[in-house]
Amino acid sequence: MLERLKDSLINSPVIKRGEYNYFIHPISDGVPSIDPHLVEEIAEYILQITNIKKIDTILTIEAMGIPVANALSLKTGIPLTIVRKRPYFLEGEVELSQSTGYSKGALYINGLKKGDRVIIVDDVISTGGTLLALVRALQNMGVEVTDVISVIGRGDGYLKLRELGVEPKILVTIDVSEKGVEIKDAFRNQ
Ligand SMILES: O=P(O)(O)OC[C@H]1O[C@H](OP(=O)(O)OP(=O)(O)O)[C@H](O)[C@@H]1O
Ligand code: HPA
Repeated sequence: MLERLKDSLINSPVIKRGEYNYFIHPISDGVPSIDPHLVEEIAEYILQITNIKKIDTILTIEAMGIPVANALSLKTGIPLTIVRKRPYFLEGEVELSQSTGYSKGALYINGLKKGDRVIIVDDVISTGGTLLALVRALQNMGVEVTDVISVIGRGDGYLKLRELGVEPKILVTIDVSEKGVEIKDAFRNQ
């Protein structure tokens, strides 16, 4: 299962972003290029582990959640909503702060309202800062998050989401060091 994903992760280069060991991979960076068969493998797998019935939209975060979330949208006919990194100043726009292991910035939610049911799909969960802030903002808006799915997980930042009652589904867990990427395990939290 997920052989393409695991094989491709093992060969990922690692660079320093400050103190942070940052792996570079097609799914998390679009670099060097994204193999559609890899996206297909991931999207098929996600459809096996989540219930997409009665979902209003698939929610993802600019930029690198988009390829997998868009594949799911095309496969299911469920719309895609993208949390953006710039504001549109529309009525109802919700701003939140994003913090990762190497960056800080703002995210902007548009197009959602109280009572909407969403699944969140992102490429990586690491410190958990991004998804924690997003799920908290959505809960405050009255949006129901039925599943949180990350293709790749590193570290134990995913545990932070438990304080919001959320157990993220992570397809492949890795360790990243200066030496490279190591696969820890495939899919947890089913
Ligand atoms: O768990 P965390 O430590 O918060 O890290 C995870 C986030 O980091 C990346 O986003 P980034 O802001 O780098 O944007 P990108 O998708 O444009 O690469 C990734 O897409 C996640 O959203
Ligand atoms: O090491 C990383 N690589 C790519 N995307 C990421 N998002 C969080 N950490 C990483």
